[in-house]
Amino acid sequence: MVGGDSGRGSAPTYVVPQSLPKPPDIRPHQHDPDEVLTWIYPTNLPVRAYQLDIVRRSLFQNTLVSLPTGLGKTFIAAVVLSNHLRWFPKSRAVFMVPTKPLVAQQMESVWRSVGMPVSWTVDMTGQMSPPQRALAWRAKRLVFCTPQTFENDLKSSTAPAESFSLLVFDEAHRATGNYSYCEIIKLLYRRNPQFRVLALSATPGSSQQAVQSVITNLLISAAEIRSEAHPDVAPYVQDRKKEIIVTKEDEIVAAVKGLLVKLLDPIIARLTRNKAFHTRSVSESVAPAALLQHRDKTWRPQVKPTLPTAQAHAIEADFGNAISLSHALQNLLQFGVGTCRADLLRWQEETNNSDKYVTKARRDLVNSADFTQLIDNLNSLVAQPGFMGHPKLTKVSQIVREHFTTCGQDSKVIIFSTIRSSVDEIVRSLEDQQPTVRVSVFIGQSGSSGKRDRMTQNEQMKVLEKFQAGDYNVLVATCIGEEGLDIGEVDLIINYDSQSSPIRMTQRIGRTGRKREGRVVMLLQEGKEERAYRDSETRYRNVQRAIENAK
Ligand SMILES: Nc1ncnc2c1ncn2[C@@H]1O[C@H](COP(=O)(O)OP(=O)(O)OP(=O)(O)O)[C@@H](O)[C@H]1O
Repeated sequence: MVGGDSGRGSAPTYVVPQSLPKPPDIRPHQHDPDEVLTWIYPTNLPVRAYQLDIVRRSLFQNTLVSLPTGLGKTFIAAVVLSNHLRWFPKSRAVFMVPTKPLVAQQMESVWRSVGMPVSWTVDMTGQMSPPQRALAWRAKRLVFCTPQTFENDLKSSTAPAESFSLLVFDEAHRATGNYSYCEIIKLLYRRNPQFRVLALSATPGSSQQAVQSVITNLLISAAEIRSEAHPDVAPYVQDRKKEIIVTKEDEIVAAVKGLLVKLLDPIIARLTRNKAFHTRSVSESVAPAALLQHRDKTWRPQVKPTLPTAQAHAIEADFGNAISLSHALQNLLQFGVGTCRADLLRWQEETNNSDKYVTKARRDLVNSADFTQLIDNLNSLVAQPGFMGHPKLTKVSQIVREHFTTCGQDSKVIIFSTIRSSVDEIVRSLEDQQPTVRVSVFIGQSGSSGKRDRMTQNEQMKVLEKFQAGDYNVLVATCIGEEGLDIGEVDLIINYDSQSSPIRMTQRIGRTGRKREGRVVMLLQEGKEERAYRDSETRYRNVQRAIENAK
């Protein structure tokens, strides 16, 4: 519950702050006097009591709906949308989805769920020009788009602000800070405070404060939060078998690490000598984040201004080199030799062939004998036939082989990795299993080094269609595939890396166990990654319990 219902036991209370506008009253939108007498609940899918209850509430209150992944939040939205558009025949609704490739999926899901007239709806993420969008906003009653599109069109008055009576925010946990979801509420409230809000998320926040921000930012007045254990939803939760595999550093990774540490050691030693950084651990354990934070929060504001210019420049250059090297080292340990090599080659390319300003210290390092030897070694390693470059890659290959042998080629697998170059390495590790394994990458629209590094929206949609149709049976995805993909036959998720954000891990895992039971394999590198994962799991479990019990 949300609002004034305070103080039973020690359960925390979410509040709708008095300083913010009250949840809007939508009655000023012109209603159809006959239609408003009833609301319709479709029976084309089996009626589930929790969906029915949540729909009833969401029709009349601004509601945050949090159900585990795959339990039909989109269906709830579809029912609320169809009733709402019947009741208010002159008004419009917007269904916002953060990732472009999912916009079309959600539109089709709404069509399927409630038989909404196709002519009422439009998917606004294609390459529509502003004049085409202006026409579509006026001609259609329900627009599916990314929040950025809606925000821009509200700002330019391309979207008719006064006509919106219902906003659906998918993956509503994003409604924090100055994310578009928050801006949209502010923009719209100024011009048309009469709208209903429906916010959907399987992971409303990783802390109570985060959930409270979503509630506050989206003007929520009712929260429907049910975890997998909740008696209403438990019967519908598919089993997900979760396995954790911890990999140990192998000889090749250890050898490359040695060469990187040889470059990093003298720089860390110089930073320490110059009193710019202290560490009690060996340089291989220094995290890039620790260096970055110390440089930006302590050294730059407090120490740098007191130093002669030349010395300050030299220390800046050392920080820059140390951060890059420790980053490459971290990627080596967590992702493998190929990813580390990609980092170093990019760095070499930027230093020698780009117009960007490069310090002398960076140039000296990249042209040093040790650096050149490292690159030569990496090049000859990756040229070896069947080279893997990390025990995790060997595991992925083995798990995928066993999976298709046991489950058959119609089964589907998604492998997640945060880093773009690691996605390529994973694809490479599966090459020898063609044609049983038909693999595609699934990555976002922005990339750091040219076209090969990104996919257009059309390419993303085609990959999803082919995966759905079975032309591909393995997707190797970056974060773009983490939220919302609804493909029933995904039987196995492999998390190649562990993300410190438990929300992202929950979303990744939620891509399986949707229509039937699923399996999740977590690959963790012994040491830092394993520790970080176990800590964040425990914290998240406790917080989720508190969130669900909150009143
Ligand atoms: N009452 C129901 N009976 C049977 N199947 C249902 C029911 N409601 C929804 N489904 C199906 O369950 C699947 C998952 O639904 P949906 O995509 O809405 O889940 P979700 O809660 O939005 O998941 P996510 O959090 O991962 O986005 C869909 O294929 C949908 O058709």
